[in-house]
Amino acid sequence: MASIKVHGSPISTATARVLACLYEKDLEYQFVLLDMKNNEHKKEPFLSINPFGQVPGFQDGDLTIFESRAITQYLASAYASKGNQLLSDDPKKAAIISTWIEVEGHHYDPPGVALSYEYLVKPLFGLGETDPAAVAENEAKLGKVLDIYENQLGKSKFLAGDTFSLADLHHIPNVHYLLATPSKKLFESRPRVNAWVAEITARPSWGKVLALRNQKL
Ligand SMILES: N[C@@H](CCC(=O)N[C@@H](CS)C(=O)NCC(=O)O)C(=O)O
Repeated sequence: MASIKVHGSPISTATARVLACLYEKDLEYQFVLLDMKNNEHKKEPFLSINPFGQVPGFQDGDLTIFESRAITQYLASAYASKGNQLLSDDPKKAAIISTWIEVEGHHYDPPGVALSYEYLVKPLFGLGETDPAAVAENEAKLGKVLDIYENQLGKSKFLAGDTFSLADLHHIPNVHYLLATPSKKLFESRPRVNAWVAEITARPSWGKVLALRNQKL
């Protein structure tokens, strides 16, 4: 039995981020599906894994952690010799990867999540109409971030160098969801961003996450 356990839902972008990393690292794991519609993530025993009541939760033997980006960084360093390398041993290359990991978390993710909330989460959970003002505000914010990505991708093939890293991987779930919304124009109108999106969403690891999601839904 695999010692790694992921607790969550494959429709959750944060859970999907961890699953994509596990497939990149070619690691066996057990998936513990939480019934989020019935608020299983807000109750024990899940609250003992993540007291904030958000998925994913993660266990590896005696280690229990949460926060998807902390989990991927643990997997990439603890299992450095397995699967694809997603971090670097070189301190300068590692610092560049950390920089773009932070960029994703602090600059890309807030407007990216707000747009997927407006276009996808609201209709799915009956939370009201898409708000055009919120869409316009967050598209403007995301557009400014993607202008910086367009420039960066003129210097290197991926965000943090010429090889795929965690900095790229962290974007995949949200990018995938936004491609199904009118906000996809933000990616498509920037040629280098568009090519990068095509490349990262075509990773076999992401195909496996989508297959799992289809199987669990
Ligand atoms: N920063 C956290 C975010 C986790 C998060 O927002 N999870 C969402 C699903 S993608 C969730 O559990 N939402 C339900 C809730 O907040 O009650 C991470 O990256 O793990």
